[in-house]
Amino acid sequence: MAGKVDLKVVLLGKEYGGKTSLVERYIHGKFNAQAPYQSTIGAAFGAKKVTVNGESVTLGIWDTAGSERYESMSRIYYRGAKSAIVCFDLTDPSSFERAKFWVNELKQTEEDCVIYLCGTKYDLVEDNKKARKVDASSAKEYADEISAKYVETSAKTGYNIDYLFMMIAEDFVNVTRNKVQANKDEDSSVALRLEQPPMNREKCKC
Ligand SMILES: Nc1nc2c(ncn2[C@@H]2O[C@H](COP(=O)(O)OP(=O)(O)OP(=O)(O)O)[C@@H](O)[C@H]2O)c(=O)[nH]1
Repeated sequence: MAGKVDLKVVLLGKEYGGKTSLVERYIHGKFNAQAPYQSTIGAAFGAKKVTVNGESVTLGIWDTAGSERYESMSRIYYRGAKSAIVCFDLTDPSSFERAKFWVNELKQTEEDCVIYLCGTKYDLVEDNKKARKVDASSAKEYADEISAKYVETSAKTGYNIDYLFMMIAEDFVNVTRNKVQANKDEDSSVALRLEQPPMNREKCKC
């Protein structure tokens, strides 16, 4: 496992929503349809190193438990997260409502956390329009409302999984770079101000 974590990413969403499978697919490239569903207890941690424009970024990924029994624990895990993947199951409308609950929480407590809204289990709705219980357009509209990016993924096929985490890493690098640039600009403007000769300096009368 990579040593230092640059970017803390947290996954939130209703139980059975596909969070663990999404992380498992991303980190280990696996999906086991035969394995019986096991609800996450507390949270699980995984890390992965990616390269963005030649820069190495280690993602520290916290997969929280969706069960409401662990709700207060999930709050501990999203603290300080720079990015959050708020998941809902495209075949379960109640999971979309639960996603909104987490978005509201994040907006209130983690102002700087960048939110990604993620519709999971895309493979189940791809060839079966009836199975889809949340329209892509409504999800996208909601994402726009909360200034989040929207993506649909499948842990089963791997659809959009790497894309999602790569986008998160790239956004993080770009934001960090912009902040560094803004600080540099601020520093040089201070230096400029200091170098300016004092105005209205009286001429020597000697
Ligand atoms: N077909 C399909 N099934 C999926 C997909 N992702 C998850 N599942 C199934 O959905 C069930 C729940 O998935 P999990 O990944 O355990 O869900 P979770 O959100 O981590 O659940 P909690 O730990 O209770 O919060 C499991 O039976 C998975 O096999 C997917 O992309 N496609």
